[in-house]
Amino acid sequence: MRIGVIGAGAIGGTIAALLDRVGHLVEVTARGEQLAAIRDGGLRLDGGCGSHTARIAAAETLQTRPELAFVTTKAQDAPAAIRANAAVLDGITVVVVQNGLAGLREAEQLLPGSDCVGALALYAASYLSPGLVSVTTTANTYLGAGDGPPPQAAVDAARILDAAMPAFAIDNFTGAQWTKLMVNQINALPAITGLSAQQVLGDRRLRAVVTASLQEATRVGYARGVRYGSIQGLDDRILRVVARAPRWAAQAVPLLMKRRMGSTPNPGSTLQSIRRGQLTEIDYLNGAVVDEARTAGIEAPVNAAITALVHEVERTGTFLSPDQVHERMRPLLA
Ligand SMILES: NC(=O)C1=CN([C@@H]2O[C@H](COP(=O)(O)OP(=O)(O)OC[C@H]3O[C@@H](n4cnc5c(N)ncnc54)[C@H](OP(=O)(O)O)[C@@H]3O)[C@@H](O)[C@H]2O)C=CC1
Ligand SMILES: CC(C)(CO)C(=O)C(=O)O
Repeated sequence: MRIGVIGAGAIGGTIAALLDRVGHLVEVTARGEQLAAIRDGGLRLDGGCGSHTARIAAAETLQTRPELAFVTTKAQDAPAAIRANAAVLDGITVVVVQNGLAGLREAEQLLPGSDCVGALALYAASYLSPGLVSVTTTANTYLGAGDGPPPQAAVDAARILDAAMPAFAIDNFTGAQWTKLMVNQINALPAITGLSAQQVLGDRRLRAVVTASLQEATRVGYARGVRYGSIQGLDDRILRVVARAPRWAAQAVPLLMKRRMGSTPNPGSTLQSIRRGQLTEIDYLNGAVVDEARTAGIEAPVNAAITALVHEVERTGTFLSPDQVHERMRPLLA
């Protein structure tokens, strides 16, 4: 099958390499030194899904019309990337693999003639150097759209992806996006401190910050009438307990995430942007929680403070120590 992957970074590079490995004709888009490296030496994948070098076509935009496409840029880049490829995406199934709440909705608006499907990647991948991507934790991908059963396009795309990496079509995708937003409460602290997700979750005081932001975010979801979707051992029932539990008990969820991540350091996708001197997706993660809280007429001070700290590191390029984070966040955690 001809498959296009738009934005061959950590996630797009993983998907493209694994689909190439099972025999699909894959074409990717990339830019700068990543594009040059893929053209020169292929797209190299290592880590948890094994090693593979995919010698695949690469350009700044798709040069041929695929039968199925994945959009795998960061949230802030997706609208421009979709617009640049809109002509070849029209009329096909387009799978938007993106954290946050906005990706699928935006794609649907930009591509009214396509079958847009959302996807949530629970595995972790790192962009190590131009042309080289590594999977640091293996896990499932969940595909769907809306709050009912998955549309046929999601079922079909999941079947194709599942031949290369574990993928499932799920009910209540909208609720699952919210559950993933809770999982992504881990992203900010690595971006603020420069530590891996495992180091953050292993530090008692940083874990308290993650737990507080997670609890606040779950309550925002309930204030917005969300029914959390079931992914990766988290569901509406568990998150309802987390929302109300004392912090010492709610930290069981971040600790579970740490165990699931295994021992290969996972910087998370947000720290990877900081390391490359790029703007992060934080406005679509903790920032989205703040926006949703505002819509519900409540406040989300912990998520607002965390969003501001990530923007501060984006601006200054200087990480904060765990002590500094503790000092800055302490008034909000009391
Ligand atoms: N990494 C992870 O472990 C996980 C990430 N996610 C989510 O997946 C999505 C992708 O993240 P990730 O793979 O980490 O991000 P990356 O930054 O590693 O990859 C995105 C790639 O898209 C490229 N890109 C952006 N705009 C364009 C464009 N217009 N044309 C061509 N290429 C473009 C970027 O190039 P450039 O570098 O030049 O900007 C980059 O190579 C995000 O929403 C993220 O939150 C979800 C689960 C896990
Ligand atoms: C699942 C997780 C936390 C993997 O790192 C992720 O979604 C991210 O890094 O953005």
